[in-house]
Amino acid sequence: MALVWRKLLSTLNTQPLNSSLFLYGHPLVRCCSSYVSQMRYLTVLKEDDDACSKAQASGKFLLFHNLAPLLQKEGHEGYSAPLFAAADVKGILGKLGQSDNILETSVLIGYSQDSETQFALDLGILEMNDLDHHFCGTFVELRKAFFLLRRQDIPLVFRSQALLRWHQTHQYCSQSGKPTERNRAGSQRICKSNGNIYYPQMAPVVISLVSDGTRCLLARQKSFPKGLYSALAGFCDIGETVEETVRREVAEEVGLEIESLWYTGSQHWPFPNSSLMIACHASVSAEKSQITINDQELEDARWFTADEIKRALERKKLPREQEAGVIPIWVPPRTAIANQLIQEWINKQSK
Ligand SMILES: NC(=O)C1=CN([C@@H]2O[C@H](COP(=O)(O)OP(=O)(O)OC[C@H]3O[C@@H](n4cnc5c(N)ncnc54)[C@H](OP(=O)(O)O)[C@@H]3O)[C@@H](O)[C@H]2O)C=CC1
Ligand SMILES: [Mg+2]
Repeated sequence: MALVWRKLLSTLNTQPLNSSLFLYGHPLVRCCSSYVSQMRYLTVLKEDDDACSKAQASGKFLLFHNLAPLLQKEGHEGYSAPLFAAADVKGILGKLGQSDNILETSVLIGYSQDSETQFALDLGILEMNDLDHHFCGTFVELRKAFFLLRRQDIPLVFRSQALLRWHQTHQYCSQSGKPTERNRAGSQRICKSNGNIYYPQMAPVVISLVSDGTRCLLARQKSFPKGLYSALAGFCDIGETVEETVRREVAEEVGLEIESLWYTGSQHWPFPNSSLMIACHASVSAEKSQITINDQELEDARWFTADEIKRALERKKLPREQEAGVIPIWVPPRTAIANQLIQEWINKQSK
């Protein structure tokens, strides 16, 4: 396989490459299914700075300002995170008296269905108000953007912000203390003094919805917005398996011993830093379902019936009761994997 890639890269270095389409049309990339071709194309861009540079010249850019994504209003659908053509970004940078070299600081984030190579660019060195005006949008802090954005735009925005932030916070080699240099795609950083290569990192976190057969357990931390309850979550300790983390976190946080668990899905989560949320259902026996809350970590934890959960899922925004002093229970939005777990549990109860 390494030989195949070397051949492909040497072809690239000897032939003019006017656009990323040339590379995408290469027999080694073209011969496969569309998904395989896309993945191979992205791999080449990560390994070859020149190829990536050329793809940047005709790519599409998701914009950030000090890690806040640019949002545009999209009628009734909420807000979108638009991608701008390289030529448009360069034109606006020119109007603002900024060199377009800044495009080189962008990071590779994907390849779209419309055959566009996608990059994320942080324009934090420029005045935000000027950018808002020229790009016809608003830079919004990520936590707020999460509640505003169309569901389909969230994964790319999360991934982009995580990669941009990783570069901002990993500029030095932890062994030599010297500055590291990034490759053009931004998929790694290298310390030239000792050859250490650093790759973007995520912390694995398990999130488990515990059930005793007829009820499910949700909890809240003091820092959560009023009335919000979620599934139990916790960072994996080094050396732990997912199963061990679920078992430990449930024991630590609510004093229960789980009997079984099964994996259901995962999600990249950028708060407070890049995490890989690994979602599981877990069960405890109804006879051993007495909760003892760890009040260092949780403010409350309770068992909820299916009817209570259905009402919480239906609650789109905080209703009037709150004004009357009653705080209604609500759960994370559909864009959070906690919601998927809760929805799956309800679907199972209904069967
Ligand atoms: N997407 C979703 O649906 C949901 C996502 N989440 C996310 O799950 C994550 C974990 O939940 P939480 O209950 O807070 O986790 P934990 O129960 O593990 O408690 C958090 C504490 O763990 C310690 N810790 C250990 N490793 C790390 C690490 N790599 N990064 C940060 N802290 C670490 C810190 O303690 P100390 O500061 O004392 O060192 C921190 O305060 C949160 O980031 C939260 O945003 C939670 C619910 C739903
Ligand atoms: Mg926790």
